[in-house]
Amino acid sequence: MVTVAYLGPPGTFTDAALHRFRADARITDPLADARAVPAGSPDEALALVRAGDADYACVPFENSVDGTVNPTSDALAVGDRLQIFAETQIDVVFSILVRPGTTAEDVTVLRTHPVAAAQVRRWVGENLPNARIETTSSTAAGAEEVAAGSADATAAPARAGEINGLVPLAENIADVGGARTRFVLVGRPAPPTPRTGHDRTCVIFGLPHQPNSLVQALTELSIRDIDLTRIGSRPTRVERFTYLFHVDLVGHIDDPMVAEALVALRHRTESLRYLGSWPVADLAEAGSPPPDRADETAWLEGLRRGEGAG
Ligand SMILES: O=C(O)C(=O)Cc1ccccc1
Repeated sequence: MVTVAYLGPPGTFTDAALHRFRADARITDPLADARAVPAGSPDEALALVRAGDADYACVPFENSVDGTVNPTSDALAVGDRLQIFAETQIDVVFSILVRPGTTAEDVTVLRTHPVAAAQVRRWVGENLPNARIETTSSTAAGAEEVAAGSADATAAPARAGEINGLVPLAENIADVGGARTRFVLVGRPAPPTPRTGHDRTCVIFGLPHQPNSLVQALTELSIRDIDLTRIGSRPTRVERFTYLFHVDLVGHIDDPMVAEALVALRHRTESLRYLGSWPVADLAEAGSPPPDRADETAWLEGLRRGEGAG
């Protein structure tokens, strides 16, 4: 049976994302009846996959308000290479959940996930006069802590309240409306999901400490008209003040221009980690696909066969 580790416990946004993956017909693996194993962090979920104790991990990847989910990116950057096979998106709105009978004035500790904390801070400041925000491993962990009495409130999906016997003090809370989080399904290296024409590819690379090295690396993408959708740098944590660059680009390793760019990047970088190619969740964000240059490929093949005039 397929096992999927996810940032738990039940009721997290990641749990909701896993339900989406289960229902997604594009995901070929039989996720529908997979066993779900809650983990305490993205790192722990990915470690279960590396150790062979889970086949996949479902983890948050990027938030439209708060940006890259660093604990996930950092865990993907080191250790045995893993690969992203799919993504899904969840609208992020929060319920403020309390034990029955708790009033806004009673809330002195609101405990939730750091990404959630960043998205309700203003609302909490304006509506819970005595509250201090503390962070914990997930929104649903916050809900469990409220149920156990070690915190007074959490900002979490409504379902975390249903699971833990809590009631909403407020619903549909978000400092910035329309926030979404992208979640990814990660497994051990395997052939990527077939090219759909609306794909993303993710790489992480380290650069030699030389003038121009970042520009030269990115030029390999720009000269091939490859569209970037996310770029960031994170400390290597090996050598002080050295960085790894995380790049998402539009296209699939089976797009000739992307394949060529990956080979060129390999020469420009000190380390290059391929994290997979997978279909985008939302076609509205598909970006500009790389040129297919089918004519050039046909021209070259013609020359190799001894054909062609020009
Ligand atoms: O804690 C959760 O529920 C998560 O899945 C992480 C998270 C928290 C806030 C927004 C998106 C993801």
